[in-house]
Amino acid sequence: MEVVIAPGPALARLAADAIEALLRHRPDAVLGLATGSSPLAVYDELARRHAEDGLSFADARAFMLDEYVGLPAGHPERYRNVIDREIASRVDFAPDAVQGPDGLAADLADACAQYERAIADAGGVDVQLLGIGTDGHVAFNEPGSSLASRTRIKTLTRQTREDNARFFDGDLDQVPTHCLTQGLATIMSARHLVLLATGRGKAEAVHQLVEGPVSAMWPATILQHHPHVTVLVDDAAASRLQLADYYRETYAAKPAWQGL
Ligand SMILES: N[C@@H]1[C@@H](O)[C@H](O)[C@@H](COP(=O)(O)O)O[C@@H]1O
Repeated sequence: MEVVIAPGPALARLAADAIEALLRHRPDAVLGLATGSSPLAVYDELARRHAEDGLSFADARAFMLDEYVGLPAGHPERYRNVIDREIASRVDFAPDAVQGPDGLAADLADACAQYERAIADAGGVDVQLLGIGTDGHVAFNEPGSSLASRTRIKTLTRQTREDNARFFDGDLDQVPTHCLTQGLATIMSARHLVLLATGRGKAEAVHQLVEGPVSAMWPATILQHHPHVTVLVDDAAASRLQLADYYRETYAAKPAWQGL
């Protein structure tokens, strides 16, 4: 696990660099897209590179991490619409190249199984962007999630619903109670995981993710078992890391050719 501590704008550029390097090398790569506020600056940077530097997504495909259950098709906070608004509509993905779990399916369990098959049929995800919840969730794998889980229905914790109420006029009652989410094993199947976290509110979750014992109580800790994880954090999110100086020195001494 590589930990990079840098200011927010630099973190977004590094994540965009990883995606750009992949797409320049292999234009038909499979991307993993995350929602939440953490990846927004990455999407802005990718949209800029598309507009100004000719970075193309025309042959790429992408899979979303998760989706609320039951939000109407036109709801602005439905993750499908968030991803369309923040990235898909701003670059040149082919129609239907971006897929997400169907939170409006009549048979939700079947929709989850179909989603797993779609990811596998695409050959798996090459680079997966991730955020982290204050309680250590990734995608919507809340504390207690099976570390071997696949895409399934989950109940959101009150903490997550409170955290996300800011997207629903601050009204907890408007935040859905259920979601479909890639499981932890699904996420672990991606070949490179790039997790972004900023702000003091994420400091404990980041400490657990990087330095805590692997436990379903902090679901993100499963990433310690992945061979290629990049954790991009600002000073505030890094403020509880015991080995922060070591991570800083390691990154400062890293040869440019090594990449992320
Ligand atoms: N399902 C998403 C997660 O994928 C995201 O990581 C988390 C943190 O969001 P933010 O980046 O806004 O802090 O929020 C939601 O719960």
